[in-house]
Amino acid sequence: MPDPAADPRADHWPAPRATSPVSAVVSLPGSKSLTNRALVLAAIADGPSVVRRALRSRDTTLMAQSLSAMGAEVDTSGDDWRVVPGDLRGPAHVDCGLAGTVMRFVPPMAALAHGDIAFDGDAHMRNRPVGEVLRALRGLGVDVDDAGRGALPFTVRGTGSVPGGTVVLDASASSQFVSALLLAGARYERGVDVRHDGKPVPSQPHIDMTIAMLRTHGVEVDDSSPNRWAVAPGPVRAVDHLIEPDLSNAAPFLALAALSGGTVTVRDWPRETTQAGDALREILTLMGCEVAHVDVLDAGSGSGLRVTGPERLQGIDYDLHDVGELAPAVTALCALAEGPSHLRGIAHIRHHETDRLAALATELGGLGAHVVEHPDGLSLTPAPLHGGVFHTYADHRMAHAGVIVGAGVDGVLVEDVATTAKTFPDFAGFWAGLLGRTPGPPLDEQG
Ligand SMILES: O=C(O)C1=C[C@@H](OP(=O)(O)O)[C@@H](O)[C@H](O)C1
Ligand SMILES: C=C(OP(=O)(O)O)C(=O)O
Repeated sequence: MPDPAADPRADHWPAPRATSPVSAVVSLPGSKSLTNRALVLAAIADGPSVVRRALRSRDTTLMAQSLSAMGAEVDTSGDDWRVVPGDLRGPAHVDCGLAGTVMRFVPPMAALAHGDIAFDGDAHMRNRPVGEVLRALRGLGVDVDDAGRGALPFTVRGTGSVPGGTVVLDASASSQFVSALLLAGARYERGVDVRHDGKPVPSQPHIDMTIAMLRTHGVEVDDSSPNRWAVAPGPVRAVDHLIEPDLSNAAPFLALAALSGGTVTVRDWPRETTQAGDALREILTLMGCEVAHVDVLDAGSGSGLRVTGPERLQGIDYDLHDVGELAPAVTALCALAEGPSHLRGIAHIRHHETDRLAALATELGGLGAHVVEHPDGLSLTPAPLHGGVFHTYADHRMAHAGVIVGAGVDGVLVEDVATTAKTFPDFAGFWAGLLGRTPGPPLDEQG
C-alpha cells in the first residue's frame, strides 16, 4: 500500500518532521533567474548558444515556450538547452503563468518582433505590477495595447525595430522592471538609458546579475551613477552559460540544518556569484549557524557550502530589501528561533506570487506564532507552535516556509505543496527523501 501521507499531490501534505539532526549533502537544480536571463539573451543573440544545466521548472519552461512562440528555436530535450535565434515574429501568444521574469522580461524583446505578441497568465498574475514596463516601452517608441489596465492581459504590437533612448520609470515595485529593459536594450536603435525615480529599487543583486550577464555577451552597460543604467546599442554576442545551482532555493535545505542542529552541504555553491541567495551565508551566521565554503566534501569529491545548525537558534533583526525572495524561508526559521526577530525593507514582496507579508503573518500566526505585520516587514516573538494547515497561495516560497515549520513542529499540513514546481521539480519528493520518508529520489549522499 502506498503511504498517502507521502503523496505530494495530496491537497494537504503532512510535512515530514526532522526528529534528529539532519546530515546530508545535496545537489540542487539550477537558478531560475540565471536560466531565464540566459534564455532571453540567447534568443536575441547573433548566433546559436547553449544553456548548460538549465533549470527545468514551470517558470523556465514558460520562458522557453514564449521564445519558441516568437520564432526562436529552443531545444529543451536534454540538460543542456540549445537556442538558435530566429527572426522574431507574431502573431504569438505568451503564457506568463505566475513568472515575473516572463511577464517583465519578454515584452521588451517582443517589441523587436514583427507582429502582435499577446500576453496573459494565471489569475493572480493580472494583479502583479507591470504597468511601469509598458509605460516605459511606449516612451521608447513601442505600441502596447493594454486597454488602459497597466496589467495583464496586454498586446505588444511589434514592428521589427524599436527606436529606444532615454526613459524614466518608478522601479520601486520590482527590480525586474529595470532588468527587463536592460536585457533587450542593446538591440534598440539608440540603446536604452533607464532612470529610476521613486522609492529605492529592491533586489539590487538581480540588477547586478543582469548587468554581469549582458557584459558576458559583449554588451556595453554603464551603471556608474545611482539609479541610472545605460545600455549602448550593438550586437548581443552568443555565449554558452553554465547555470549555477539556485541559491535561493537552497534556503529550505540550509534551514533544515539550522533548525535540527544538523549539517547540510549544498554542492557547487559558487565562491563568487550575483545570486541573492548568497546572503544566506550572512543570515544563517547571524542566527547562530556555522557556515563555511568547503573545497572537498566530507563524503567525497566536489566543493560546496556547509551549514551546521546551533544548539539554540537565534532571532535576527535584518533588512531583506536586497534579497526579498528569501523572506518566506527566513521568516519560517525565525518563527522557530528562541529570540525575537524583525525583518525589514520588504514592502515590495506584497507584489510577489502573493502578498507574502500578509500570507506569512496569517499562516504562521495560525500555527501559534506571534507575528506582527508592518507595512514593510514582520516582527516575531517566540511562542510555542502547534500543527495545522499551512496555506500556500500558489506561492512556491510559501510552500518552502510551510515545510520548514513542519520540519520543526508536529502535525503541519502544507496545502498544495506541488506549487513548488514553479522553480523546483519534485521538491516534495526531494524533501521527503532527505527526511527519510519514502518515496523520494536518491540524494547524492545522506548521513
Ligand atoms: O530578476 C529576477 O530574476 C528576480 C528579481 C527579484 O524580483 P523583485 O525585484 O520583484 O523582488 C526576485 O525577487 C525574483 O525572485 C527574481
Ligand atoms: C518573486 C519571485 O518570483 P518572480 O520571478 O515570479 O517574481 C520569487 O521566485 O520569489
